[in-house]
This record gives sequence, C-alpha cells and structure tokens, in this order.
Amino acid sequence: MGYALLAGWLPGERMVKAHIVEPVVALRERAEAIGATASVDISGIPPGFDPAAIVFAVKPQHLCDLLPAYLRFAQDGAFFLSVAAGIEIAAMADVVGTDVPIVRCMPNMAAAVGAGMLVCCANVMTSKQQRHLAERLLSPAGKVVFIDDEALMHTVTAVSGSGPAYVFHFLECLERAGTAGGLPDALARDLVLQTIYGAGLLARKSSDDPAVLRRQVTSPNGTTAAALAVLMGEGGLDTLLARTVEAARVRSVELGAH
Ligand SMILES: NC(=O)C1=CN([C@@H]2O[C@H](COP(=O)(O)OP(=O)(O)OC[C@H]3O[C@@H](n4cnc5c(N)ncnc54)[C@H](O)[C@@H]3O)[C@@H](O)[C@H]2O)C=CC1
Ligand SMILES: O=C(O)[C@@H]1CCC=N1
Repeated sequence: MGYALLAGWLPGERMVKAHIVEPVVALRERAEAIGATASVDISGIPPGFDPAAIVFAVKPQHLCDLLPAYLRFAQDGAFFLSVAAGIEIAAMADVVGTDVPIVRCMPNMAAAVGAGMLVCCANVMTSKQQRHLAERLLSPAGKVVFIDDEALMHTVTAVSGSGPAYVFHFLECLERAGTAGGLPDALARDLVLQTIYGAGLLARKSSDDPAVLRRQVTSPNGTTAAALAVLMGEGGLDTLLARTVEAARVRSVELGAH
C-alpha cells in the first residue's frame, strides 16, 4: 500500500520529496527507481530532512512500536498519517502523546491505479493546512473523503478497504462459472473483466440507483430474472455479504484491541 501511495507522489508536476524507510532491499530499490531516497531504518534519513508528513504503511501489529522513533519529526511540525487497519487515533496518541497531529486513513488496493477509495479521520491537533496536505498526498491514489466519526472506520475498512478482494473473488467465481459453461479460459477472463469494469463504470457515472440499473438489465421472464432468482434468493448474496462485511468489521475491531 505504501508503494501505491508513493507512486502517486513522485512522477510529474505533483512531485514531492520523499524518503522511504523499508527493511526489504528489493522494495527500497523499487522506491528509489521512481525517485525516492530510501534507507533500511530511520537512522538513514538524511540529516536536515524536514518532512511535513510521516506516512506509516506498516502492518497494524507493528505500528505502535514504530511511532516513538518518529516523534521528533512531529515535534518539528510534521503530522502522522497512518493507513493501518484497525488502529485508532487514540491508540497512536497513547504512544506519542495527544498533542501530535494524526490522520488515520483507510485506503484500498485500487490506489495502485489511482482509483482507490481513501477515507480519513483527523484528530483535533491536525491543522487545516495539514488536512489539506493529507488530501493532496492521498488524492493521486483516488477519491478522498474525511469523516468525523472515527467509530465508522471499522465498517469503512470492511466495505471499501477489503472490498476489492470481494470483487476479485466475485470475478474468480464468475470466470469459473463461465468456463464450466464451456467458454475458453481467455474468453471467460475477458468477458468477466470487461463486464465488471463496465458495470462499475456505469454505476459510478449514472445518477440512477444500482437497483434501477439492475432492473434495466432484467427483462421480464428473461435470462437475468432466472439468474437473480438464485443470486437474490434465500441465503443469497445479500445475506452472504452482510456476513462477509461483519466478519471484516469484527476483525478490524480485534486488530485495534492489540
Ligand atoms: N493491502 C491493502 O489492500 C490495504 C492495506 N492497508 C494497510 O496498509 C498497511 C500495509 O499493508 P500492506 O501494504 O498490505 O502490507 P505489506 O506487508 O505489503 O507492507 C508493509 C511494509 O512494511 C515494511 N516494514 C516492516 N517493518 C518496517 C519498519 N520497521 N519500518 C518501515 N517499514 C517496515 C515491510 O517490509 C513491508 O514492505 C497495513 O497496516 C494494512 O492494514 C489498508 C488498506 C488496504
Ligand atoms: O486485510 C487487511 O487487513 C487490510 C486492510 C484492508 C485491506 N487489507
């Protein structure tokens, strides 16, 4: 996720000066190849480097152990921006103090192609300028929104954070169903990718509710009606997705509790 964000900052006119701390050599080289400087740990940050933001894109389990080492940058005016699932602003503030400006963001994997959904919460210490900078840093990765109620971040994570994986799985299943129906593999892949891309784009651009669009596809007594009788039947996708999102939400709460 860190690389997806970085890739949006470095090329072209938006270019910012970024230093990456990353223990894995191949990943440092990947960051350097697009114009960042990189080091294996915090001691490699160039002297005099004066960041406006410190972005944390480590596993949630590692985040709080890592924060204190970066506190000196916050004392010099930087704000912290975390994309770690589940970890609340209060948990970060417990480690570094309540006077540190912190933005918590939940991006998703589509950030890698600039089409992510990035939902942010900021604490009261975050200035208007820092919120704007967070928005500027995140917007190359997709659509950025700020919400006030941090408690919603668990459900946000379960819907848009993990959501791309649900869509990828839907894609896998539809492709498998297509090949089971006799389509060659490559054709099944093409059909499914273009259908999901096209339907997503149409739903995004249309002012109609998705239910209206669904009804427009569904001819009376036609093929879609036969299909939806299964998909929307008892124990169908609605029930399954409610359980799916709830499982992710509960796990997000658990991640935050450690
Ligand atoms: N993958 C996804 O779709 C999403 C991930 N996230 C969040 O993004 C964060 C990162 O997730 P991924 O990118 O999937 O994991 P990842 O494992 O690919 O990335 C974590 C990176 O942190 C590096 N790292 C480990 N210790 C470090 C240290 N002490 N200092 C600096 N870097 C260190 C690792 O080498 C690794 O490259 C997680 O907190 C996750 O909850 C949030 C939304 C979506
Ligand atoms: O699976 C995870 O925990 C992270 C957060 C949302 C997407 N990936």
